[in-house]
Amino acid sequence: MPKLELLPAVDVRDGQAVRLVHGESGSETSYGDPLSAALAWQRAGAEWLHLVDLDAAFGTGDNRAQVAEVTRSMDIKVELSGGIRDDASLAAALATGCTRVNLGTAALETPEWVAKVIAEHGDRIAVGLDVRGTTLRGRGWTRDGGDLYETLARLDAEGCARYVVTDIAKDGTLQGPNLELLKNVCAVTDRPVVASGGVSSLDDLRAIATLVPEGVEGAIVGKALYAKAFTLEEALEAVSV
Ligand SMILES: O=C(O)c1ccccc1NCC(=O)[C@H](O)[C@H](O)COP(=O)(O)O
Repeated sequence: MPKLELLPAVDVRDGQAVRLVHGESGSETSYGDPLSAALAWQRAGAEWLHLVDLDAAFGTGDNRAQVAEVTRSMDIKVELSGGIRDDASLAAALATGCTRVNLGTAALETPEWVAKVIAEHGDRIAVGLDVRGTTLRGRGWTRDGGDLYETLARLDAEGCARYVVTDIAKDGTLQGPNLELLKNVCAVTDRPVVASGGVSSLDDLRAIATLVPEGVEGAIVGKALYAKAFTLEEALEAVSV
């Protein structure tokens, strides 16, 4: 059985690495230079980086040049997220050399475009399913975007390769992941799922790792690493068996 992949997160707002609570604009704590943070995770043994342009996600500007520089500076795989909603933003994101992009709002608001780019780019496109209960949220998590399971069925039929599943109520709270949500999503799709939001401890990561046979491929870890709840080396060790 493959081991759980870990994706340390670097969320960029106004040029700084930050973490939000519940993804809410204005709730950020700053953790300094994004490139330094990303390089630190790489040095610690990360195989993936989850890199988010929060300003692009919220429509408060963007950090595209900086995010592209971070991506180009990495020797590891990068999953790029935040504000990728049209041909121009997708082309710019893919041109950074990232391994894949994560589409959020676009999957809810412009489904025809998402179906087209899934067909064109296959595995380089993941879709972020950001949920409260079973309702999806779009636009930097501020708008309702329909039913999780209906959208999942549609994206599956369109050939979506992978889902990044975030329980917004857990995100940035260090309250533990929503394992039920992950199980429920895995039960209705055969596509790999990346878990996001709420990881607080090594036990949380071990609990997510028990879902690998059900289809969970990876886990994004943000706040817990910045708050030094554990080190990335400890996290990689915890999921290595
Ligand atoms: O990923 C996005 O596009 C996004 C958009 C708007 C707000 C937040 C967004 N992502 C947040 C993340 O991906 C977090 O880094 C991740 O969920 C980690 O959460 P945690 O471990 O709870 O800090």
